[in-house]
Amino acid sequence: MLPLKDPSLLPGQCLVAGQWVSGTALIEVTNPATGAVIASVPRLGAAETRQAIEGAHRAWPAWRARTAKERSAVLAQWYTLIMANQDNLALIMTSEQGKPLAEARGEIAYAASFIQWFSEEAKRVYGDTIPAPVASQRIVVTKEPIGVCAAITPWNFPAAMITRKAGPALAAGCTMVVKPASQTPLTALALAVLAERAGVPAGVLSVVTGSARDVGDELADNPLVRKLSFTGSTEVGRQLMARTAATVKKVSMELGGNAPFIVFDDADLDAAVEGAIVSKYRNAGQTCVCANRLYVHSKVYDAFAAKLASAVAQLKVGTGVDADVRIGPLIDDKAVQKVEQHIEDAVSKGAKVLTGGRRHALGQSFFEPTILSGVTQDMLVAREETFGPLAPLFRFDTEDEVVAMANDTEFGLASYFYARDLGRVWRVAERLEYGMVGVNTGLISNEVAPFGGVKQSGIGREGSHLGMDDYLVIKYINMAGI
Ligand SMILES: NC(=O)C1=CN([C@@H]2O[C@H](COP(=O)(O)OP(=O)(O)OC[C@H]3O[C@@H](n4cnc5c(N)ncnc54)[C@H](OP(=O)(O)O)[C@@H]3O)[C@@H](O)[C@H]2O)C=CC1
Ligand SMILES: O=C(O)[C@H](O)CS(=O)(=O)O
Repeated sequence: MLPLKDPSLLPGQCLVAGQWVSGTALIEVTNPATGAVIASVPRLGAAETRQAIEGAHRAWPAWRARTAKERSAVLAQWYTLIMANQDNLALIMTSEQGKPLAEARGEIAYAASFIQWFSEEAKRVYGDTIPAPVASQRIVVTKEPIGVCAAITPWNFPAAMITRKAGPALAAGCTMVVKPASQTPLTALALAVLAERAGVPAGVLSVVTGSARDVGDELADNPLVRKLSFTGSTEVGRQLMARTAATVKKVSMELGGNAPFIVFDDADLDAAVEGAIVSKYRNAGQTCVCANRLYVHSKVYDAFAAKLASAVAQLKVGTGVDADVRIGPLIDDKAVQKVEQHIEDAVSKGAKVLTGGRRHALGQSFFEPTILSGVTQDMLVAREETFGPLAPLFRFDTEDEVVAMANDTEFGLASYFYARDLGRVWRVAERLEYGMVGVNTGLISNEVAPFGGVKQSGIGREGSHLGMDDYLVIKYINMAGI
């Protein structure tokens, strides 16, 4: 058992239609830093998922009938409780996901910020009045909650990926059933404990742990579910889009990325190195908006590579609860194998290891933060998302050349570049085919801006005032005979 101040944050049960339920079968949760089993959660299936969906359907009328101000107050209380339990929640997260405690604390605050933001947005769902073409008519347009929603979330941000969905859903007057990743269910269940304490009514929010197929298929198939929001790999996103088509569900897809990080010859190199460290090595590189390809102008390539290698050498690798650790373990050995595959492929085609390049002496799924030089577009690392602490450096000479290379991917989530010429900043920001562009920064994630991708990185936007739209439907009312 984890040394929590509040052990009740580890219920060991799922919240299904307002009831805490156990399971005969269990999913063991392991600490990726040690391999030790730290807890277990129910392995629920289609039947319990159906109960959660039906409970959400029953709870919807009363929840949508609450005033926006009342829903806002409940979310505000949930935010307060999440922040009051930040340390406990961070320890739970680091124990099941591996990220350094400082990053986990940061994610809890980031996750809470979505609840706070949407407690405010709840009160700003506005409609329209439209001048009618007929004198005896009046036209009104309202926005209404879409209904029962499903969320399927990944292991890399076990808190924020849930609140980025549950926040707008509940604010809009919807109800939600969440299926968290099987590797990181504890954070999700702790958030459910706090939601119940905050006054989220029975059935409005359920968290169901279990196999992706059993739980996920029911969420995708059940006609009572009107909206499905998914964050995870593009491959699974495709499957879910196809499967939800049968019941014409509204979908939001936050999928994979392949972010370019471009350093022009007029860049502030120290700032670019700082941005590369943040963008590449946050969460040990297991972030969909991580820099996946670093393009460096030939004139500054050697200087940037040397500065980056020096900074990377300072990054302490270790268990997330240890002081000053910057790089924790990867989520599992499969993740390590993908990093190794990308390195082996690149080196076999001529790339060189500047630093790192192999499993860390700590064992388990720890990996040395790595930089490759001499990387080219024909290497796997240019086309696939590494999802690990690997920074591949590519050379370029012209703006047109690097924009073409940066856009040469089916992904379009995040992109970054460092430059100071104003004309270049505008030209490149406009030409990059991505949902998000960081200019002279490696960290663009916050609750106020629309997060999301284009091309095969996804559909829809999370966060910002636009984040409510994915949980609303538009109704047009024509009142005649006036
Ligand atoms: N765009 C974005 O914001 C983000 C994108 N990602 C992307 O996700 C990937 C890494 O995360 P990862 O968790 O491995 O992604 P996965 O797509 O494997 O899993 C994500 C979630 O989907 C569930 N799932 C898996 N298969 C199915 C299925 N057939 N039907 C229903 N649910 C399913 C998983 O359940 P279970 O755990 O039980 O297998 C998990 O809860 C990377 O590609 C990363 O880029 C990740 C985070 C954010
Ligand atoms: O899961 C992810 O990669 C997150 O979307 C990254 S972020 O929102 O923390 O940038």
